Amino acid sequence: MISTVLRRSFLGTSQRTLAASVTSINAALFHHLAPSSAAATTTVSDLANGDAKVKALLPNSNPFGVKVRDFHFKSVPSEFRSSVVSSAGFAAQEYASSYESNDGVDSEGVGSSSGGDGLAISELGISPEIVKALKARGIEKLFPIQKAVLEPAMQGRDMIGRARTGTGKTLAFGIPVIDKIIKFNAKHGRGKNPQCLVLAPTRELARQVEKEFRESAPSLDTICLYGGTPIGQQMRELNYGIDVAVGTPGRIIDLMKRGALNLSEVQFVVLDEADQMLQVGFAEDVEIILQKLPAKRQSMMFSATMPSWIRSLTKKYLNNPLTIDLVGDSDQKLADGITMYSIAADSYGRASIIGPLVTEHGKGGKCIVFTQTKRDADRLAYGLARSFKCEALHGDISQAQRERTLAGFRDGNFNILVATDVAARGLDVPNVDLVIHYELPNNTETFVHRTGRTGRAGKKGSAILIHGQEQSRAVKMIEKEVGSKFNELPSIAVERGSASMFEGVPRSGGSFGGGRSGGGSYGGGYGGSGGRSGGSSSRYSGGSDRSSGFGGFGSGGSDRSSGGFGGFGSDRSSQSSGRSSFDGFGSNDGKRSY
Ligand SMILES: Nc1ncnc2c1ncn2[C@@H]1O[C@H](COP(=O)(O)OP(=O)(O)OP(=O)(O)O)[C@@H](O)[C@H]1O
Repeated sequence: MISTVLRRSFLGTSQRTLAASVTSINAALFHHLAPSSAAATTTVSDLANGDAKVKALLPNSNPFGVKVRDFHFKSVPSEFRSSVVSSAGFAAQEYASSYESNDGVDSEGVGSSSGGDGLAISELGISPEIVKALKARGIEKLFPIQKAVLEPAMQGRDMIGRARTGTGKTLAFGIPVIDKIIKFNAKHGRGKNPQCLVLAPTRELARQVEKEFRESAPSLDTICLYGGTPIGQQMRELNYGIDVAVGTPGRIIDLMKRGALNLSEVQFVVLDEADQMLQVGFAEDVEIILQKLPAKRQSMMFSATMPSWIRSLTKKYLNNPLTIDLVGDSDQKLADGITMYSIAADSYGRASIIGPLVTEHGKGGKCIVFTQTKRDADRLAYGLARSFKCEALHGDISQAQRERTLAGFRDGNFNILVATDVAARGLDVPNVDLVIHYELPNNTETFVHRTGRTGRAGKKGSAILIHGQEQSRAVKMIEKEVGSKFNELPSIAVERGSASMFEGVPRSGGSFGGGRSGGGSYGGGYGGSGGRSGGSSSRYSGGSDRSSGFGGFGSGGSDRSSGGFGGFGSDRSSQSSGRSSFDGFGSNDGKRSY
């Protein structure tokens, strides 16, 4: 039995050091940012609730190698959150627009941690442990979204944060949260139950976010809670004591039901990829989880896309939220540095043009090809593997294999990943030079996220959209909605028999290459009236494009009805929103996946 040394740290109530830290953050922000921030910068001293004697609280090991940690008897009701500062919202909006106009998300400012005019992290009063850990990873200055978020997050504001893909949103919410937890622990000792909960839509993203927290704050205990892995180990780790839990909703609910995960001390909750987390089907699980959290908490939502329907919903989950939007309505929605190409190909030819496209545009680097269905991912990977080092990633693959595949891709063991939208959101794989949309995605948000796997952190990248001749309207619509033009590539001649590269691959449930819904061609793509609001602007309606093809959401081809490419579990397929084809979690994260 692990000896639980119940320790309550009475380190005194001095708030001086944290107050000093906050003051220095304020001073730095005040110095670097708009003068209008003055009102806010003078009002955060009541944040200082903890003692900032930051101690290294590394987990201990007993002689049996079992990780133990001392934790305090019961977390005191923390006053982590400062009272809301009425002027802070205004001030932060000012910051956001000043970044936008002055040093916005240009590749130089974002890509270079040493260049640009980002704030030096070491000057912000952030825990030395974090500064050191980030420095070791080459992160020394804040990116724009991180600058914009830092102060209001330190003030305890609920917020909605939007910035383009690959611009550092994870650390934007991560730095303030881990800084506060480190300082809280230094004052009160360590708790058993998590103080921070981050929800993510895919297992892969959850793992990545948890890693980012772990590597940025080595003294904190973090855990990733996701399905497809033994639950017992996660239960044991939770029992040892945890500071930050990151996970997917299905497994989190499972652990809650088993009494292994106690969320009563959560001070911070973050919905990463918030617009996906709040889609019909996901939102129910999210709500179950949020209901278990203390009412007094800080809630934050982040994504590169925030469709209009999300704004009304967030009122339900957030308290007087501050919106920090570094994208804006009229701007282009993709990260700078991404060049968009389009190319026409019919359903027979498109598999065979992938090779030439990779050779010409991939520059020998990494490439992700996105397919709509798991079956297409398998078939395409099988065919490409004859000429390239290539693997498939989707939700019918075992979790262990998914993790091996992603690790192999990151490590450069192979350079083409053929994936469903399980890989569309959040995944940060360095040096992906090329993204290929094997067919039109269902909506603009998906296009933005898929495309955003390249051109990250200021790097350059290319995205190629393969479309049918009859889909030109949909292509134009994407251009309009993302604010960038496609460069149309000359079509590549393909011999009729070239689809034979897929010989030997089972063809059950529909014809190869997209004729999954009985239409037989890639006509629609942008069709249907999906989305939470029953037809947001990002979905493309009707017209000949749509009627000639598979239509987008909910068209119910055999592949889709058996799982589609993504997330929502089969129990959700009956939903009227039309999102049934866009899967996500599955009711139990372990049962279904992308
Ligand atoms: N201040 C910084 N300096 C240098 N690199 C950074 C900085 N902040 C983040 N990064 C790196 O930038 C990359 C992209 O960050 P991150 O994955 O958080 O982007 P994101 O905005 O969440 O993207 P997405 O919208 O696709 O989820 C990561 O490799 C991260 O480590």
